Amino acid sequence: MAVWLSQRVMARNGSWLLRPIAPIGSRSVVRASSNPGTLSAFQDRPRTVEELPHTSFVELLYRLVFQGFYNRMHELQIYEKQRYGSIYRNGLKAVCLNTPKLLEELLRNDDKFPCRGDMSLWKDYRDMRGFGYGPFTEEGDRWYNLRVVLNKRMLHPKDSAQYGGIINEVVTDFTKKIQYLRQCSPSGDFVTNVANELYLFSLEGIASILFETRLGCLEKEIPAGTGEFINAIGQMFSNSMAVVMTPKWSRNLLPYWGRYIAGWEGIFTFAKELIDKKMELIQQRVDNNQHVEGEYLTYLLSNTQMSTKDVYASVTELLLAGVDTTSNTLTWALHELSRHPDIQDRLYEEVSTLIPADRTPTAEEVTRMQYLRAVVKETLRMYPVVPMNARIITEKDVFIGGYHFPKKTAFMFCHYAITHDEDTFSEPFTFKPERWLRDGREMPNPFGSIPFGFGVRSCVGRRIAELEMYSALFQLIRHFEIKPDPTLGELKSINRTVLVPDQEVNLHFVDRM
Ligand code: HEM
Repeated sequence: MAVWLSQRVMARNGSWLLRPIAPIGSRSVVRASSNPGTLSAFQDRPRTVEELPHTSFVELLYRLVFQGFYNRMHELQIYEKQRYGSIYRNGLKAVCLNTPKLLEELLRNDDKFPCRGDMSLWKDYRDMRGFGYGPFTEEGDRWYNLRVVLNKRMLHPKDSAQYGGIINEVVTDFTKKIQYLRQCSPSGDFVTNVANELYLFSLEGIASILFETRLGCLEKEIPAGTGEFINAIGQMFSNSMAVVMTPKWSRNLLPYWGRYIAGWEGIFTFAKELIDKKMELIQQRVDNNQHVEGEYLTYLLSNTQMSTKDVYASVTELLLAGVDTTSNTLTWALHELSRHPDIQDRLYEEVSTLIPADRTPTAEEVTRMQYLRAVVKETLRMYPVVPMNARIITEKDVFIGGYHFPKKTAFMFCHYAITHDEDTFSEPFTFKPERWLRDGREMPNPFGSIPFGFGVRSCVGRRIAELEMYSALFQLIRHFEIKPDPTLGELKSINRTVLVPDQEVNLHFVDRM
C-alpha cells in the first residue's frame, strides 16, 4: 500500500525540489543531525539540492519501459544506488535516502504530524459520498486525533493480546482448510496457489477483529458478498494507476475513472453493511438496557469523538491495509522455510517444545518465541512488503547527509536497497533468521530494517499483524513439514503495490502428526 502511496507522493510533489532555495538563516532551519560529521572535512557549508547527484525523468522512463524495472521498482533502488550513491534525486525529483543513517536522520526530524504526500486520489471518492477520512487519508491535527483513537486497543502488544482468541480460531480454521486442500490433491499433500489461500486467511483474520464477525472466507465456498468485495479491491487498485496518468477532464470519456469509483463503491458498501449491522445490534442492546460488549468496532462506534462516517472510512482503510501485507509476508516466509529444512527444523523444535501438543499458545506465549519472531523479522527484511515509503517535511527546513533541504521537500525511503546492502547486512540475499537473535552477537542497525515504519505515523496494525503471522506460522509448522514444489523455477519478487511473488507458489504440506 505505501508503495502505491509513495509513488503518488513522487508524482505529485517532486516539483517542490526545484524551488529556489533561500539563503540559510532566512527561514527556520533545523539541523537533522547535531553531528557535524555529516559535513565532510573539506565542506564548510551544507550543499544544496542542486548539488545532489540526480537522474532525469527520461532516464527513469527508459529504465521502467526498456530495462524492465516497471514492476521491479524495488530493484531499481539497488541499481540507482550503485550509480548515484546513498543520497540522490530520482527521476521524479524526490530525494532518495539509501542508508540506515540517512533514514534515521530524517525520521528523527519528522514533523509532529508526519505527511506521506498528497492523498487526493483516495479522498475524491470519500468527498463525493460525504464519508470522512481514515488514517491513510487524514492529515495534520485531525489525523493525530484520529490516531489517538485508533491506536487504543490496537497498537500496544497488550491491546493486541485481547484478539489472541479470535486469531487462534481463524488460524485453526485455516489449518483445517489446508488439510482439506491437500487431501484433494493427487499426492495427498499438495496445495496450489498458497498466496491466494493466505489472502483469504488474512481477510478473515482482520475482518473478524474489525467487524467482530466471521466472513466465511475459509469455507469451501466463499460467500457471494465477500467475493464481490475482493473483486472490488482488485478493481480499485488496478485502475488507480490509469486514473493518475490521465487528465481529470478525460474522466467521463475514458473507462478508468468509472471503474475506479465502482471499485471504491464495492469496498465501502461491503464495509458499511457490516458496520451498520453492528450498530443495529448495539442499539438493540441499549434499547433493552443490556450491557454493550464487544471489541474494536464496538469501541469505535461508542466513541463519541468519531462520527459514523468517520468509522466507515477508518475501518475500510484498516481493512485494506491489513490483507495483502500479512498474506504476502506469510507466503514469503513459507517459501523460505520450504527451501531451508535446517531453519524449519529449528523452528519446529521451538514450536513443539515450548507448548504442549494438545493446546494452542496464548498471544503472550507466541509473541515470546524468539526464533519464530526472528523468522518473521528476516522474512520482512528480505521481502519488505512495503519496499519504499515517503515523507514530505512540511514544517521546517532540514539538513540530511550534509545537504540543506527547504521545507516541503519530498523524500523517498529506499527500504529494499537498504535491507539488501552488504554494509548493513552480511550476505543480504541469504535467509538467516539467526541474525536477529539476541544471543550475544552484534545486532543489526535498528534502522536497517523498519518494515512497519517508524514514529507516530508508523503502522497502526503492527501488533495485530505480528500476532496473526506468529500464530499462523506456529500452527502450520506444528502440523506440517513444508516442502517446496520441485517444478517451481526461481521465485522472484515483483512490485504490485506490495512486494509479491512473480508466479504461483505451490507447496507440499506433509503431515507431522
Ligand atoms: C506484515 C504486515 C504489515 C506491514 C509490513 C505493514 C507496514 C506498514 C508501513 C510501512 C506503513 C507506513 C508507515 C510509515 O509511513 O511510517 C503502514 C501504515 C499503515 N498500516 Fe500497516 N503494515 C502491515 C499490516 C497492517 C495491518 C494488519 C493493518 C490493519 C490492522 C495495517 C494498517 C495500517 C494503517 C492504517 C497504516 C496508515 C497509518 C497512518 O498513516 O497513520 N497494517 N503499514
